[in-house]
Amino acid sequence: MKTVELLEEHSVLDGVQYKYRHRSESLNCSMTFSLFLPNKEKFPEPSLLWWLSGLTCTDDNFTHKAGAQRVAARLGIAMIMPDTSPRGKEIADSDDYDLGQGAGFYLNATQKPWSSHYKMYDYIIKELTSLVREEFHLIGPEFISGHSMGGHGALVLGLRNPKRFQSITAFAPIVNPSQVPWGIKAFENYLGDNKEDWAEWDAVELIKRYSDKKVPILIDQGDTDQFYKKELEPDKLVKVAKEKKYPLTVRMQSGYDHSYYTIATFIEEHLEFHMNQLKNIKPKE
Ligand SMILES: N[C@@H](CCC(=O)N[C@@H](CSC=O)C(=O)NCC(=O)O)C(=O)O
Repeated sequence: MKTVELLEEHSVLDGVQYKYRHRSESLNCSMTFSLFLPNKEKFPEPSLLWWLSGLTCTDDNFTHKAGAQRVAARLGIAMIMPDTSPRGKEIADSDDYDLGQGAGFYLNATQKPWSSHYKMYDYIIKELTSLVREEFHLIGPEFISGHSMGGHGALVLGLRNPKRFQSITAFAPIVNPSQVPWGIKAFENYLGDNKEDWAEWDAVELIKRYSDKKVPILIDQGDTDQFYKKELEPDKLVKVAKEKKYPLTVRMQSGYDHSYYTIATFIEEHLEFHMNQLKNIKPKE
């Protein structure tokens, strides 16, 4: 039995862009997600990119604005774009753009009123993963990328699941949410006061205590990004990565801001970076 409802289907380049709705058990609400599939005959077992968007976004922002389908169609990459939080009138929210709906921070909330729905980590890592494997037979190598709050999500989900994701890339990620206004506000609300709990969802802290397989990371950060100094500061990640000899490349991009224009400019290089990692995978004996 199909567990997803098709909302949109568009031929684009050499593939198809879909939008679906389904009932999420982990979030306890109805959710939408978008999925791009490259040409099935040319790429019967495509790789899969997980794209995590930022504050205020839905699954549509990247789908409509990044222009990634052209590259994904060429390289044979399927792309899944989840929404950024649970949604609905009955679900806890705030009037602020950086808390509540549209601002799920890719974690599992433990504090009321958020804890009954805000389980974005479980939703993506368990529920949506099973769904794309079972409904769409997407069982190829996986990569993870994201922007801003979604860049934080890509780093945290990738670092917590290094056997699953071959590589991680991010645009202007929040690398140290425990120390910046967006992250402190989210973590106080979703996780409570215990800073040890915060560290589990913070890329700088995860790399400080890292002892697992080192999955390569690429970050692009625009130097005219309005959030660069106050919320992002990738140098903090560079420092801990050096100490731990973690393979991290941060590229400062002169004249680029926080918008999807920056993502559209460099997304091709991110997808190529991911595909290049597959060359390093040893075939099974
Ligand atoms: N106050 C602004 C902030 C919203 C914003 O800039 N959102 C970014 C992500 S920021 C970090 O997660 C975004 O991707 N916006 C959507 C887009 O399509 O550009 C506001 O409310 O606009």
